[in-house]
Amino acid sequence: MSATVRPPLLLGVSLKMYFGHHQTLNWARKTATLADEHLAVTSGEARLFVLPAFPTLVPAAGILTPYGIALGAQDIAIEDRGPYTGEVGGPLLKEIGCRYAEVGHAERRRLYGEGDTVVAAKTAAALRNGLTPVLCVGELDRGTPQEAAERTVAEAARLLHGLDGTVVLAYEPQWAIGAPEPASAEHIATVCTALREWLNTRPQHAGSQVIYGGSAGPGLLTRLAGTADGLFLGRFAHDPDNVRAILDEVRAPADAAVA
Ligand SMILES: O=C(CO)COP(=O)(O)O
Repeated sequence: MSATVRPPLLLGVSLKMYFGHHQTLNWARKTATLADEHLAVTSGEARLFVLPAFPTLVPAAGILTPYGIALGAQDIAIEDRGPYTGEVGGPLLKEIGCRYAEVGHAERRRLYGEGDTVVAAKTAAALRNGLTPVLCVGELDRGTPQEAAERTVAEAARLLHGLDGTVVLAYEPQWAIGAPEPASAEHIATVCTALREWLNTRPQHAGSQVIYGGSAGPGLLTRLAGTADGLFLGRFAHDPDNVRAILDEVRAPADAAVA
């Protein structure tokens, strides 16, 4: 009789534009050591990915990938190469060892005017280049979990229309990003379950995962009780002790809940 095999929980970290060069590499070294030592990672129960700033990708890859931590970019150009000043294309990201490319983050929508057309084109660029898009979706304003689920599934369907391939759907309610607290476990569970059910109807996205981001930190994974496939961390991953605490929850969710 074979035991039920649970896919590894996916824990992503976007460093956004918080760290300098040396600070990024120091953080990467500490995170690599953690991955090397922690049973949640060495047992295969959790997988980590990190999205540092573009100039740090190559040295960070040298530090992180030997420990099984995957690397990704925080953005990707729509085009693959050519006269696009300041952009970084998928072929280069692939060449330097990226596995993921983040698209559609709320900050890029709000501050840089990226809309659905751009987000869908960047998602296509990632898939075309063999990169897994970390496609951020989520409602702008706080409402009921049911409203959020409906809106977010419709958003994912719109952005992935006509595209095939494995994706990471990062459910990030925009009102919960940069906040003191994440959305409630009930809210997250309702939306992530709806996204999962929608993905289950789309064989072209087999192997896709649904993770939650927006002020995620220690304790949340336990409260989510398996309703999301992982977390997408921002500020609360800056302290490696927090990453360790989250990995502890992967190992012993029940213990962590009563601690
Ligand atoms: O946007 C996020 C991850 O991409 C979340 O950031 P914070 O956890 O800092 O709110």
